[in-house]
Amino acid sequence: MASFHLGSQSDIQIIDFKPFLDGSNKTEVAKAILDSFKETGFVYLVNHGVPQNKIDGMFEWSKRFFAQPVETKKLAPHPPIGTHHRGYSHIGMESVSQHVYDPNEQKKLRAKSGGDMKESFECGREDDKIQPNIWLPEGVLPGFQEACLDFFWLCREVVMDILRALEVGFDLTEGYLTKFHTQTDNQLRLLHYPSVPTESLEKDEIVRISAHSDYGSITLLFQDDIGGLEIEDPKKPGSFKPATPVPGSMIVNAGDCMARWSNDIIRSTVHRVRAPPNLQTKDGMTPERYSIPYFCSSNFDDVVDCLPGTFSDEKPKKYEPISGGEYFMKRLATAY
Ligand SMILES: O=C(O)CCC(=O)C(=O)O
Ligand SMILES: [Fe+2]
Repeated sequence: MASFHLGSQSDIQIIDFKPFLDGSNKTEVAKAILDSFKETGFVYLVNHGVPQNKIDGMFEWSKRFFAQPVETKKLAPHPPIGTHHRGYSHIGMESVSQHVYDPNEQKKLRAKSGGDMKESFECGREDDKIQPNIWLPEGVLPGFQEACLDFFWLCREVVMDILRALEVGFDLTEGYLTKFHTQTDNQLRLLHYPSVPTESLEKDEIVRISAHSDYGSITLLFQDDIGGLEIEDPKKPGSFKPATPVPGSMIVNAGDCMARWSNDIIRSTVHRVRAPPNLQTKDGMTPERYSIPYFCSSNFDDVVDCLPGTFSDEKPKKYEPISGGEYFMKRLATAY
């Protein structure tokens, strides 16, 4: 096994990103990341470039934010529509689904589950005119906004490095992918899943986040050590495998736009959060869980077509070119 290849977890490869970042072995690391994306749509990266103290700090801020009374959190209210995806969403407000666009069907799904058993806070770049940030009023939880923005831009560096790795993996010219991501139409999300009875999670009476694929280019995911994230087994559609937390790592997964541009060479794999496996508790409760996803999207205005090398006469393009914004907004609109 190559020294940067640290093992695997449910067929998701665990890769040391350092040899790519320091230039000592760019090609092989890039190919290994691409291979994991092709096989499972997911990869674990260690030495990814986000310092551990910054990750710990962001989780601390997230805990501090969600520990506020709900009236305080609602001072930064997520608008009632999904397409302005910023601010605080209370428990049950969002109901993530997979390609359900009919409003009646959406209503039925929501009535069944009561919405996702999670609360969240979303933010993006400060100068976004389409989805302006929604912060707590000044003086409430001072430092929170700065911490979110600091982490937002740190994650931005990492997604650009991963896009550079995919350029190498696909033998594209340098800058081919990053040039579609210059506007930073990205989103940082803080998630808190409260403690719930394990039996209700197992019976699907309570849903933490239901099965969905992500919409954009790539997602980074930082999770605590509780577990429960599951990904659909590409070899057995409909059955799921745990994406167990790996200490010191972050999870990276490809979104629908990346799958489209790669003509489905890369998978955008359906995932969900359920009861963690083998959890033993005396009180029958699944502990609360915190996670921090970072969604990277292509420039909302730029139209992206299938990447060179991913199509041929024998394997024609499966998708029309689409702008990141068009696809993203269509999916976002269904969640609220
Ligand atoms: O909380 C997690 O581990 C996953 C969250 C997720 O999939 C999402 O927000 O899109
Ligand atoms: Fe997701």
